[in-house]
Amino acid sequence: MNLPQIQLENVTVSYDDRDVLTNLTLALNEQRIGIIGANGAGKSTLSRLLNGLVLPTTGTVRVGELTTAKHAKQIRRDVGFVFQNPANQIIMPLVAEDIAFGLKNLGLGKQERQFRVADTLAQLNITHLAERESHTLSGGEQQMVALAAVIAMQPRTIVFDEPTTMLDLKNRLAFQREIARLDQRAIVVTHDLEILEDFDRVVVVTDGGIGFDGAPDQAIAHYRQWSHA
Ligand SMILES: Nc1ncnc2c1ncn2[C@@H]1O[C@H](COP(=O)(O)OP(=O)(O)OP(=O)(O)O)[C@@H](O)[C@H]1O
Repeated sequence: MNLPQIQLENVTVSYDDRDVLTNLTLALNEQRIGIIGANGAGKSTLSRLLNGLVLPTTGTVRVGELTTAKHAKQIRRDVGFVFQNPANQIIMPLVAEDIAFGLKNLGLGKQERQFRVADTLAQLNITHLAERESHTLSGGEQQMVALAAVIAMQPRTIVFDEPTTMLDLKNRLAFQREIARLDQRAIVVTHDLEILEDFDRVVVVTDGGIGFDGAPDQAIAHYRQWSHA
């Protein structure tokens, strides 16, 4: 799969005149990228910049040739986002309908929608949830369904904001396996450091900047040291 570069150029994000991210320049090319750091450091904000959910106060975010400031709608089709709270993402009463909903918005026909829904549920081992009412699902089941809804859309990059917080060990391992198997790029914001072991790169966000950027073991060691200081 040809993966577009995601490039942040001199990006600052301010809320109420307070800089949450300051002058970040970052090129994301790898297939498995982790983002870690302390509470409030700016990880979610960074992840939301990548598909235009948050726009830079100053600076530019590019996905391939497109910028989030000008082409957010187009970019969102190519950079999917799995929210920390899956309830925010699940819209339709039945699970299969919910996954099909985004596909309808992509303009896919009924047969292709049905095929993709069944295929994605099977891929994630959650076929048994297809006819369940979304609001009756457990937190972890919702997290898996939210993941399925994004995977079914086949974006080339998927951004995950703390995807394993509600998962039991079995689903956490299933999630980890799924990430390892994805052809897509996965960018994962997490406090669950173990899931990053086989990643290509881990970025440590510290006080609105990049504290460390490199191999997972080194990044995690840096973050542990920083946390003890
Ligand atoms: N919409 C907003 N308006 C005002 N302040 C915000 C907004 N979104 C985030 N912030 C603030 O920006 C800072 C960074 O928040 P962010 O959610 O990016 O941190 P985080 O690293 O993901 O934290 P956590 O690990 O706790 O989820 C925090 O101080 C937060 O309160």
